[in-house]
Amino acid sequence: MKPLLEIDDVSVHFPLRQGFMQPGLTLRAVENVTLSLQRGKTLAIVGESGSGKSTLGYSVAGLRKPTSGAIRLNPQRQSERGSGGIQMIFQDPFSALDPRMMVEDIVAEPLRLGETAFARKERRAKVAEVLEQVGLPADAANRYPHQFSGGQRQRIAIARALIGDPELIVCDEPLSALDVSIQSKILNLMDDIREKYGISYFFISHDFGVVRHIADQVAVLYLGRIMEVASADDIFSKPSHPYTQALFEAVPRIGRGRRQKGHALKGEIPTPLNPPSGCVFHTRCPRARENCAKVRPKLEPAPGRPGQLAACHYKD
Ligand SMILES: Nc1ncnc2c1ncn2[C@@H]1O[C@H](COP(=O)(O)OP(=O)(O)OP(=O)(O)O)[C@@H](O)[C@H]1O
Repeated sequence: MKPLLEIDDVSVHFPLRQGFMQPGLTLRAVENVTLSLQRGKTLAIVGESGSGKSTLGYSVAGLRKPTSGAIRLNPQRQSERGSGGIQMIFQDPFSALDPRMMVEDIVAEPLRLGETAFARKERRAKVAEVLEQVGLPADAANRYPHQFSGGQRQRIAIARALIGDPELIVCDEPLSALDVSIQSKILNLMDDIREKYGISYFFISHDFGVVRHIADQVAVLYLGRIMEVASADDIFSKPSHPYTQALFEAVPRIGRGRRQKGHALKGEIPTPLNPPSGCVFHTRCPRARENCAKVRPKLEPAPGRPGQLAACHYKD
């Protein structure tokens, strides 16, 4: 069956201007990314800050045109209720909701109904329906964002995403601005929604606990490139790429207390303005040998693991 989403060799570059008469620079935020996502599944994107996760998410959501490559959505249902397609949820539910708009107007925004009396009635009914789906009272519609907590605001953002009957929701760190006590509630809500409405998630997160819980597939980005992509089970139990291994080692296990500064990943991430030659990870890689600086490794199956792809000359 055709995947719901196909990301085909996508690159996103930002041209940066320098001073007068100086050559322009190109920031390579996303480089040659190819991924696909099956209907009803969750693909998580992980990687350090600056690895290009959000930029890729914006492109998937149609908010940033790729410099090259293609993003295809193969929708199945013909939505009779809204725009269908793709919606996006952002990290910070405080800045994502316009403080001057009433919740009803915020949530109904993707609908683009007319201004007839019938449309207004229909709009009110749809808003009440999605507010109920996310566990908010119907009278929330007549209030303003500042009257809600962070968790409730994220529910409002989810309601807005749901109202257009999307097949895919791009979620950019949807839990990380919330109190830990609220995170699991929102995560459970997102689980329920996926199950009930057959929605797929393109889920950006740096929290491996969350990723383990929600993801079917995981893609690891570093300097805009895919280092490894595999099922969540495989990638957590036997990561193949040295970057994936280092990334996971840098995270405290349950019971080891709060995040310790990662020991496994030494040094700073190189600048995407001038990424290293060959394998972009070679400057920090414990396994790097001479050819790693020269030859860019292809994303290929790890030995004996057909479904697990890693871009490394010396993958496990
Ligand atoms: N509009 C922009 N103009 C120029 N550079 C940008 C722009 N947006 C992002 N970048 C750069 O692209 C690279 C990738 O950024 P991006 O925000 O996608 O990474 P990320 O993995 O989502 O990081 P974080 O986890 O911190 O959100 C970074 O080097 C960033 O500075």
